[in-house]
Amino acid sequence: MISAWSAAAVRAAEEPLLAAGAPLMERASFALATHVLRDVAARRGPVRGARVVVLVGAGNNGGDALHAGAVLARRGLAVAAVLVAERFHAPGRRALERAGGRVVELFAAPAALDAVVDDAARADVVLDGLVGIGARGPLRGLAEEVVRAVSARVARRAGADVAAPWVVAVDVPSGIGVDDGTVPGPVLAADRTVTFGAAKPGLLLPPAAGMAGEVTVVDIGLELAAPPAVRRRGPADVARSWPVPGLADHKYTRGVVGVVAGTVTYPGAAVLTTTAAVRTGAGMVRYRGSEAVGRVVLAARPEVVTAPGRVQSWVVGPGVPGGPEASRAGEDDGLDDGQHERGRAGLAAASGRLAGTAGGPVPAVVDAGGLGLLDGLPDDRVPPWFVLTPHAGELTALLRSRGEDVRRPEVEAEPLRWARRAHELTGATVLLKGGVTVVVGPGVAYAQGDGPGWLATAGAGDVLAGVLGSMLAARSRDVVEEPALAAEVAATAVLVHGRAAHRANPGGPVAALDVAGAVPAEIAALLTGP
Ligand SMILES: NC(=O)C1=CN([C@@H]2O[C@H](COP(=O)(O)OP(=O)(O)OC[C@H]3O[C@@H](n4cnc5c(N)ncnc54)[C@H](OP(=O)(O)O)[C@@H]3O)[C@@H](O)[C@H]2O)[C@@H](O)CC1
Ligand SMILES: Nc1ncnc2c1ncn2[C@@H]1O[C@H](COP(=O)(O)OP(=O)(O)O)[C@@H](O)[C@H]1O
Ligand SMILES: [K+]
Repeated sequence: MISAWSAAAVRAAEEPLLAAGAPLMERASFALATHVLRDVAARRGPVRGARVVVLVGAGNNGGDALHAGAVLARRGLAVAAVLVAERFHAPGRRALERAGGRVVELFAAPAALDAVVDDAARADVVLDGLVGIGARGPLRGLAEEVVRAVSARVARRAGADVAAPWVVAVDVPSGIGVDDGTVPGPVLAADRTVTFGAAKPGLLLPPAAGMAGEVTVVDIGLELAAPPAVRRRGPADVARSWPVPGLADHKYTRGVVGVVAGTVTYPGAAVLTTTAAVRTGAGMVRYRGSEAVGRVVLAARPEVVTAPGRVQSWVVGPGVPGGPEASRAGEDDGLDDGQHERGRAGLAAASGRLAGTAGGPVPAVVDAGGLGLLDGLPDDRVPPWFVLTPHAGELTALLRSRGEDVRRPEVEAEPLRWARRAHELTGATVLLKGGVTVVVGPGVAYAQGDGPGWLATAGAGDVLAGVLGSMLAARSRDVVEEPALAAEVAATAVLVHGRAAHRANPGGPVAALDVAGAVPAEIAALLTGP
């Protein structure tokens, strides 16, 4: 797992160490230089003579970059530091110059910008030390101009298939929202971010996570006591928490998944969701839908049962028409094949409010058309063991149906904020799908970036719903009893789903059903370890 702490939490952890004279900047800059040397050696071979341009801002982030530049210069790399602000880390500058590095005072001669940009675009490495956790708002002044110009040149070189510099961000890509993952202005996209003490939320959260490249956390001895602001589950976490069946297990201890998905118009969703639930290891999958669609499901997956009965998690909504807005407008278009009624019954049972339900409440995945059924429940709020799985468009509709005047681009610009708002408004655990998927539950947030871009294909969300339904059924009681567990399980489901997509066809296009097909082998690989 990667855990990320806010800028304020990191500063608070630094304070006592700095007061005690711990050489934090030396530790940080030496580790930074070591990673740069390793990357240069891997990409270029000899490190001597490699050209490095260091972009230096006014604060300690620039100090880290200057000191790392000094280490690199001593190793024979040709280092030029560009100072964008009149204020700079003076000891760092002295160290760099003593080591034979060159300094360009861009703040004193802004006309040198073109030459600086030329140098940066042709360098082997660009180190971005403009701002770190002290950043406020979008980059401004010369920092903004340099980043805009260098980004444009790097993009042009990459587009023309000319070698582009390897960009290493110091602590964070300068100008991202360190705590919220926003991208409020220009940011130089990094190939690697070397971050100090702990990861920062903006390195995990979309959209800023897309600018960070590979994230390397350097231990500088900080002790972070408070719980992390954002977490990301990793492969090792799966093996630790997966309920592997033993000799005493039977299909009901493994978990029964009830699926209300698909209609005669969209039968594929029923096949994809049930297949994914079967493939993830459900004890049993119970399909609830019209007889016609049930026949299609059975033709694809003879393991599925269509009779009603005991259920340990519900999946409601894939391929069922109607979202939050449609439901509010009373637009049940008559094409739902009775799925709205079955879905409402499933959700009522899951919430524990359906009279005569044996066994009490159970977890539920509420996807697509199921999201519109929430308003039909007797209460405005649902429990945290309900996991809503909207994409940005569906989350926008859900928020609007609950009185938030928000548009999709705003949700995409601040996914954590809006997923958290939906959690506050509904009480549910909210899983906001995207290239990086954000999950918010009571007191916890996860950001998972596990799948390839190829996963953005119709039906992939139905597969995720089936994977998650199966995982929730396996830990049904625990999930109802521990409010934050649904989010952890949901984040793990996203990881399994994303990695299964890589496995389905490494480096190329994937079809949703193939992702479901790759799940068993992916789980086996995760459980047996590297
Ligand atoms: N404490 C330590 O010993 C350790 C600290 N560490 C390192 O220090 C970093 C934090 O350093 P920090 O606190 O000095 O802030 P930092 O991120 O360099 O930037 C602040 C300066 O930038 C400016 N500025 C702000 N916003 C701006 C904008 N939008 N656009 C343009 N300029 C902007 C602003 O200047 P101003 O404009 O106010 O003059 C301000 O002075 C941290 O990320 C890590 O790398 C590690 O070495 C571990 C040990
Ligand atoms: N750019 C991307 N990179 C990786 N995964 C993505 C990307 N865009 C979407 N996804 C994933 O693909 C799936 C799409 O689901 P969804 O939007 O519900 O599609 P559908 O309703 O057609 O099944 C989600 O799991 C989502 O996280
Ligand atoms: K930086």
